[in-house]
Amino acid sequence: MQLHIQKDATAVSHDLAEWITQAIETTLQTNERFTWVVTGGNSPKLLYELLSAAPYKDRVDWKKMHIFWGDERAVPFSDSRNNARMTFEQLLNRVPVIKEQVHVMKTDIAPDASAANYEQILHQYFPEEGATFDLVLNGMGDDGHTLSLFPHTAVIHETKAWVTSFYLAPQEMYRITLTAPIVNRAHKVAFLTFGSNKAHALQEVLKGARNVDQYPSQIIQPASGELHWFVDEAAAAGLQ
Ligand SMILES: O=C1O[C@H](COP(=O)(O)O)[C@@H](O)[C@H](O)[C@H]1O
Repeated sequence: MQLHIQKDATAVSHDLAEWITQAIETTLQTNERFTWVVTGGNSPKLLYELLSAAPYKDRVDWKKMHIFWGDERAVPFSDSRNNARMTFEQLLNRVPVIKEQVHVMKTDIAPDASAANYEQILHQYFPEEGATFDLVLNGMGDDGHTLSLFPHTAVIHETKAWVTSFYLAPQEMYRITLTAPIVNRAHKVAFLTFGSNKAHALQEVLKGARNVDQYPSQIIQPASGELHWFVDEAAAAGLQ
């Protein structure tokens, strides 16, 4: 695991924008496409804005980019809580990405049908044993959740399905999410986390005893890929 600590959220976002751009440039020197799982929430907003403008925008060959989501709130695209909507607003509407290569988790059909549809898309993309995403970008909530793997939910322990849906009672909302079996196959996984409210969970995830039910981010451990955490000093306060 590689830990990248920067002064504040702005510095972290710049650091990660450069790192992602370099990862894309390097991969596209030898590969025809770059498959990227983006994350929702508030944390990536500045990162996406940075990537949507010079110099990063012009360094990325957007026509070779294939975009996926790690999780979705089953609310309409018009709802401000919709993860895909935020990503379009902050990034995808501003770059020359190819529409057919952008794969939202549908929220205009039943959540279980949406998960099945996404699973099918992923198996079409990655038919070969072991093939998977070039990069999965994750956030982490102050409760230690990542993707829609919330504390004490059964989905944390999913071993077969790559995508699943479930009702998240405290939020009175269905969630659709990638699971550990597919995310842990990625070539690179990067977490983006900042702020003092994340310090406790970050300390437990990285330094605490294994307790994936309480801190689901612990379950994300790429089998042979790289794991990176991009954090600010406030979030990293408990790591020294
Ligand atoms: O619910 C979610 O939360 C996490 C973390 O969000 P943040 O606002 O604390 O950055 C996010 O990664 C996930 O995509 C989202 O659905």
